[in-house]
Amino acid sequence: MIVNNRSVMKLQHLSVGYLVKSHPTPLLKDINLDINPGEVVCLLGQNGVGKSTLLRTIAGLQPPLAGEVLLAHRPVQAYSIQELATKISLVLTEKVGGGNLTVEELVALGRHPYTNWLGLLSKEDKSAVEEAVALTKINYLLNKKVGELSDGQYQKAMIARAVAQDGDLMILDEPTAFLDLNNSVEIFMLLRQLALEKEKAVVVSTHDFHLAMEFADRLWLTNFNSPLVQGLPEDLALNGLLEESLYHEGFGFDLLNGRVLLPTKEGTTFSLAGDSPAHNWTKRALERHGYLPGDTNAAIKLTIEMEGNATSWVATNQRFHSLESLLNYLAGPKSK
Ligand SMILES: Nc1ncnc2c1ncn2[C@@H]1O[C@H](COP(=O)(O)OP(=O)(O)OP(=O)(O)O)[C@@H](O)[C@H]1O
Repeated sequence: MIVNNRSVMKLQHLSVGYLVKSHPTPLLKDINLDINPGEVVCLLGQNGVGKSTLLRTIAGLQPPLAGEVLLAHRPVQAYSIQELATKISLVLTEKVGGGNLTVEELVALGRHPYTNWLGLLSKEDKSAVEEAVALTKINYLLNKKVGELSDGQYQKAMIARAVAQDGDLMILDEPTAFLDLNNSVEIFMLLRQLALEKEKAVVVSTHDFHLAMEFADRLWLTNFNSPLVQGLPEDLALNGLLEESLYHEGFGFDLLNGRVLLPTKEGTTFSLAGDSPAHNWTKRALERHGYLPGDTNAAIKLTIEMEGNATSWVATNQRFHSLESLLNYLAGPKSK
């Protein structure tokens, strides 16, 4: 057996869930794993599978139904709130109060576990706040009231507070739920930076499969009535567990190209000649309209041509200058 002495946290035979009418009702059962410094873990799974419940349990906010959450060899429940706050930085989805605080004051709250009884910030505290603000790029928000922030801005301010808190373990529940693509990528880049440069262990739940594949060192895959599966994203792709966990009734998933695969059906076939960057876009548009890729005997024979930046499609001796005009032609005159 390999003993992992590096881990920040150990989950041992952990079951998480709720007492429903006094009966333990587990959502995820018998989880055994280590959370390592310097790693970003992405927790994936369908709505309601128990991701938030798992994160809340490992953060010590609710008791395990069975098994143990060990933080530096001690059950997380044995820590005082103050002590825990210096070790675990938590960003949850729900809005907590503090609408009248400025963003700067909110971020400074991250230093609360370290300040004296007067709550005064030391030089070190102030520089931790400044660093958190710089890393999350929210300088322009500092004087705004928390209650006046957009959902995305609020999310970034809460992440800044967690960065200022400086726990060894950062737990974030869907931190990019309200963020646009730019901000989502920035947050994931920041999480990687915190893991790599500051040796933080980062556990983040997300529904963004592509960002998880891009940024996670490790995935935790959850499914209803199944054991949690964990591993490197590439290992899970190669051993088929990723595809298995992503399978949904009625459609599949093309992992390499990151596309949803609709069920195949009978339909008119097409072939594509001409090697151009437009090849994939053409295939997508045709498939979405119910045409199927075929061989050289296909009913519709298309050639893609490029002149400079201009793409055109040739079918049955007619030339089309957009996919829209090609698809309209293939559809034929619409009956009313
Ligand atoms: N306090 C509670 N008591 C009983 N059941 C609860 C409680 N809180 C949540 N649940 C139930 O536990 C299940 C899992 O909820 P959880 O929020 O952990 O899921 P999730 O995987 O994070 O979902 P999502 O992706 O939608 O955020 C849900 O069916 C939910 O209704």
